[in-house]
Amino acid sequence: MKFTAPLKSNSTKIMLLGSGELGKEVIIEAQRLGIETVAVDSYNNAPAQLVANKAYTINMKNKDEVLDVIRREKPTYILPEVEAISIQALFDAENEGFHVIPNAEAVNKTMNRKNIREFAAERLNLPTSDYRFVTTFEGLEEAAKEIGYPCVIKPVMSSSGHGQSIARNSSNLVESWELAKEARGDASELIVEEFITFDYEITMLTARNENQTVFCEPIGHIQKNGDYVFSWQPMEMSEEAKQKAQEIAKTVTDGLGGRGIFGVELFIKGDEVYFSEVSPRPHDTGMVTMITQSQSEFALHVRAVLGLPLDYIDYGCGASAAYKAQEDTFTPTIDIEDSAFTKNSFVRVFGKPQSHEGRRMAVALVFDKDSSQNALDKSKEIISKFTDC
Ligand SMILES: Nc1ncnc2c1ncn2[C@@H]1O[C@H](COP(=O)(O)OP(=O)(O)OP(=O)(O)O)[C@@H](O)[C@H]1O
Ligand SMILES: NCC(=O)N[C@@H]1O[C@H](COP(=O)([O-])[O-])[C@@H](O)[C@H]1O
Ligand SMILES: [Mg+2]
Repeated sequence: MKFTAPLKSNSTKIMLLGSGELGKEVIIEAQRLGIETVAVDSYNNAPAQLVANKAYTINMKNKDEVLDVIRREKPTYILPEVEAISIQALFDAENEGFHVIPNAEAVNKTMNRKNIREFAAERLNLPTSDYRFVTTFEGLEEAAKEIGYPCVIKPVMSSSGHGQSIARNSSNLVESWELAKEARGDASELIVEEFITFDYEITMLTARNENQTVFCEPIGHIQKNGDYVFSWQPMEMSEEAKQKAQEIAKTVTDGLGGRGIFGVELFIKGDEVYFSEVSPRPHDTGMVTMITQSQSEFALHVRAVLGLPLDYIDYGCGASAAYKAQEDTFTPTIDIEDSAFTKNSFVRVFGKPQSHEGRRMAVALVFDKDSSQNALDKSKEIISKFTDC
């Protein structure tokens, strides 16, 4: 196959639906190939909008607004970047001949925990935690009793831990029920999951197109309140666990189909591997690949979308540490010591126009040829010196 640089043919256009920090890097990678880019989100000056050729701010959950912008721009590829998008708009766009990445049904399955859990556990027979779905408080009480404590309670549509909680006994359920309403997407139904006492958890980044599936080295990560704070690559795992992790990732990404990179989230206990969930797009924990791989997860995503070869090299070990804002402000700025910038480390500041406490604003990335642990320690040290100003 031949790749015609789009600036010559002026024919390839990528539209992002969701324009956060992950989308920003996707746009930069697309721009590097001369591809025209359009960034859509629900607020102005979202990170990817700052670097795209064009930006639109719309209500992303409104089917007509999403379809309007698609019909007006006629993108070659539509790349969903967040969960909270009108899924009907994606199905309609696909029916009109637009190419949704990886495909509208895969987005539909993965944006909703009920769809993806039933697909993975009941259709693909992948090992998962035990689970129930509930729509009422009485249902929650019943399900928690059946699953046992502690259990994890999450809205069926949400991300970055919004609306998620762990109930340690029945007296926590009222609080969990109230907290679930803080979901980004849809809290009309909740999943109650068995709490897996895993040894560690990983993201298995899996890039695929019609010709090839490629796995990145496993990424270990730490989450706080359901949101990622540190990640490192590679995560040391037994050969058996790694093999199982790749098999699960292959099964679920083949099952979803289409082109692009997927972040397959897995819990590991001994040599047992449990499927947790999957993002049909770059993963926040995968930001570490900006420093560990010749082609980051964002570059691989763009390559996969374009049907280009997915080969890359690993440079060595690395780690990422997320910086979260400490206060709410419309003029966020961060003080970063110049010691953060070394031959083995750098920082990405997302440029979000507004901060609120706990919002991810920047990431520190560290390379260490031989040790993920050293890279992790260094990345923690770097962000410990960041301050809001
Ligand atoms: N059943 C479980 N047992 C133990 N820990 C869990 C369970 N479910 C979730 N967690 C913990 O909470 C984290 C976030 O959960 P999950 O990935 O389902 O939420 P999310 O809102 O989709 O997050 P993100 O959008 O960042 O991927 C997991 O990475 C894991 O650390
Ligand atoms: N875990 C999913 C994830 O990391 N998504 C990333 O965060 C952005 C939203 O950030 P915000 O909440 O600060 O607007 C999304 O647009 C995406 O880039
Ligand atoms: Mg997750």
